[in-house]
Amino acid sequence: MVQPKIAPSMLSSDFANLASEAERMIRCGADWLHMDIMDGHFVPNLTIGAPVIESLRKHTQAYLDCHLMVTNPIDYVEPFGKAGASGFTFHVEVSKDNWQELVQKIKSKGMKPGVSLKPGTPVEEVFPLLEGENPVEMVLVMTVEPGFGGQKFMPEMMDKVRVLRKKYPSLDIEVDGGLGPSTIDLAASAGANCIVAGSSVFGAPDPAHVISLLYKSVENAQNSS
Ligand SMILES: O=C(CO)[C@@H](O)[C@H](O)COP(=O)(O)O
Repeated sequence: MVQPKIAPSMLSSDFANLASEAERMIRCGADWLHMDIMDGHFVPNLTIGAPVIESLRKHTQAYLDCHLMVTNPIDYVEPFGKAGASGFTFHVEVSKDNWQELVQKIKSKGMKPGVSLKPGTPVEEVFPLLEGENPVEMVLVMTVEPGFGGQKFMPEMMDKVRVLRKKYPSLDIEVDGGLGPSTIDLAASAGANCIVAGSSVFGAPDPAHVISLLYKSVENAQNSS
């Protein structure tokens, strides 16, 4: 059985108070903190880079689950490793030629390698990255177009999750975009175990309650499968 992980997306936090927002999420029961790294090129939004991860790392021991929405992920491995990132998830759409080198470099810097795919990318494109000597250790299935928080969950992406769960029973499968109490059961029953949630957690009067609902949904789905 794969461990459920709830990862609030810090994109929805108050960036001016990132350290205290991170601490608040951990106090509310978050397992990981999801960090959205956007370069203004791969996606039409610009967020944070390694210096912010380095600053945050001074204030928390939490697992920093970094999602690199960038055109040249290889350029970010060294700085993110140094900054204290825990997971480094890159996009398959920009890594077809160098994913082996990328995975090796991520691991050598002590980070967990993951691969992500946009809604329009067929799931088969990540299969090669899950085979062989140096596989990725997580697949992040985007359930919205990457770039912005607060978008509507795309239920049709659950086919990708089902295919991955069937083929790789012990793989960490993460979903990201539009997840909250009204959509979690679809993702959990499809087989996702790592759940990223931004606006549904940060916008709730009781974030701890939402985090526990998300966690329980994954647990229940696993117990009944
Ligand atoms: O990567 C992204 C957006 O590109 C996400 O991490 C969102 O930030 C999730 O936010 P919600 O859809 O949960 O509000």
